Order: sequence, then C-alpha cells, then structure tokens
Amino acid sequence: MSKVNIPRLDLNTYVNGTPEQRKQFSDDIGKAFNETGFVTITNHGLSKQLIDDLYSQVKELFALPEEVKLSYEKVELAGQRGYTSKGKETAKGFKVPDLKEFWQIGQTVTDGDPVKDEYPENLQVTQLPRFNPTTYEIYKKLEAAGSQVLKAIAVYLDLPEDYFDDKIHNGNSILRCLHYFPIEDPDALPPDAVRAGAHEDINLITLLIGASADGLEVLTRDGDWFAIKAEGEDVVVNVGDMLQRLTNGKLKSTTHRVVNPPREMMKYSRYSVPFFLHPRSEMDLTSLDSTIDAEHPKLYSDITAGDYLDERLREIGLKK
Ligand SMILES: O=C(O)CCC(=O)C(=O)O
Ligand SMILES: [Fe+2]
Repeated sequence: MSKVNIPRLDLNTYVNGTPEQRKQFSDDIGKAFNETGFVTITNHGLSKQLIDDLYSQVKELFALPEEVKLSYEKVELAGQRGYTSKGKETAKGFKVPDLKEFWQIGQTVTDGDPVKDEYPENLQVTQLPRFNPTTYEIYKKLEAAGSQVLKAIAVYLDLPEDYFDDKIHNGNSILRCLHYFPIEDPDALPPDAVRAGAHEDINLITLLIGASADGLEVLTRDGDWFAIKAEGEDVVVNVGDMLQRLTNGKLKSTTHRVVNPPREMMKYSRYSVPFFLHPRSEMDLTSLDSTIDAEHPKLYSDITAGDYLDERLREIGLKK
C-alpha cells in the first residue's frame, strides 16, 4: 500500500495557539494539502450534541414520504437548494448515476449585502421544525471553521492571513445532507453503479462531518485507493478544484469516491454531511503569480468562481 499523508490536526492550535503553534499548523496543513489534499481536524467548534442532532434530523428528512421529498425538488434550482432525488447526479465521465439522494442548503445573508439577490432562498422543511435551525447552525459553524483553515492556508502560501476573508464573506457555500439509500437487491444494480463515483470537489475546500459508515476513499498518487477513517467527531477537510486552480496545482484537489459496502451491508443506509466552502461568484480564480514559474507552467485558464461553478454543474447533470 502506498504511503499517504492525512494528518490529524487540532484547529484550536491555530485559532488560539502561540505563534509557533500557529506556524506549525499552517506548515502541517499546507504540506498535507500539497501531498494528499486531505486532513482531519479536531476542535473545530461543533459539539457532539450538535452533530448528533444534525444526524437525527437528516435521518428524519430522508424518512419522509417520497411525495413530500419530491415536493421540495425544484428543477429551476439545479439541486442547489432543497431536495435532489435518486438518479439525478452523475459523476463527471460516468454513465450511471450515483446511488444517493441529497438536500442542499445555501448561504443566508443578513447584513444587507446585495449578493443576497444572487442566491435562491433556502427551502423550509415544514414537516420537521428542527431541521432548518439545526442545519443553519451547522452551516455557520463549518463556515467559521473553514475560514480559519483558509487563514492557515493563506499563511502557508505567503499571502496576508486575511487574503480569503472578503472573498468568502457571504460566499456561495453549500451544506449537503446526503443519504446513500439501502439497496434491497444488489443483483439488480447496473455493474458500475456506486454510491459516489470518483470525482473532485468543485469549491475551495470541503469540510465533511464524519459519516455514519465507512466507504470514503482517496486516490493516491500511485493510483491506489486509500480508505479515509474519521474518528468520532473529527471533520475531514480536503482541497477542491477552485483552490487547486488558484494555486496552479500546488494544493491538490484529490480524486475521491464512496464505494458500495459488502453485499450483506447494502440494505443499510449511509449518511454524510459535506460543507462545500465556495467564495463569492466574482472571485477571480486566476492562478497566483507566486505559484507559476519555469518548473510550474500555468496549468489553467483564467475564470471567475461563478462561471466555473456553472460549467461544472452542467457537467454533472444538475444544470441544463
Ligand atoms: O459521503 C462522503 O463521505 C463524501 C461525499 C462527497 O465526496 C461529495 O458529496 O462530494
Ligand atoms: Fe466529494
């Protein structure tokens, strides 16, 4: 098995640490993002109670009758808010859709920022009065943790620590509640149907709350699949394509997937909740000059975050 560097880092050593501890955190996360593109973090500000409440709400949501869930699926929202039913999202380059259904929650703008007009309203789950307040709290806490991670990354890149702050303020981030549904008859599945086909995330960074079951794997540089195990309440953080573009490939948006469990486990659900941290749509993703030189020629065309997101949503079948 190839060696992969997925360190477990304590976010509090960055947020409240000594200058040496903060430097160490920046170095560690930068190095891991440069190699494997994944870390796990502790002390991220989400309590076990809040995470338990989240999962109980998410389970209740997907247990609602099919017709109730479908009433929250709005084609014009391209899956960006509310419900996306089974068979809708297909990983780029795959023919068979992923074995999942999901619910997405977007930004809530409360400070009069005109960017509010760019974002569709979140849908309220009227059947579950705790769903919206709980997921809102999770959204805000993951956004805050993500902004600290990006400060540490800015330092690693020799940028001002607050480089990302205005770019992610009221950003177009998405909290995705995922249900990999039970499969009663695995024989009836198309041979290449998987829970989540190999893909890279679109956004700057992703923060994933420990899933209810195994299955997440990353593709190592040697071409092997390596299982990611998050302990307890650990949050998995990985680089997305936007941060990879900005850094001309210095930080790696690593391919990952969610594999099907062994046959006898196919009848059980798996739940997970990734937070895709996006900037505002006007952010310029042009690679930083400091990341381009004779040894590292420019890899990507210049594009804004908004145009890039649009392009990617079309590729995965969510936007027509
Ligand atoms: O369910 C997981 O563990 C990962 C999901 C994922 O990679 C995604 O939705 O982009
Ligand atoms: Fe992903």
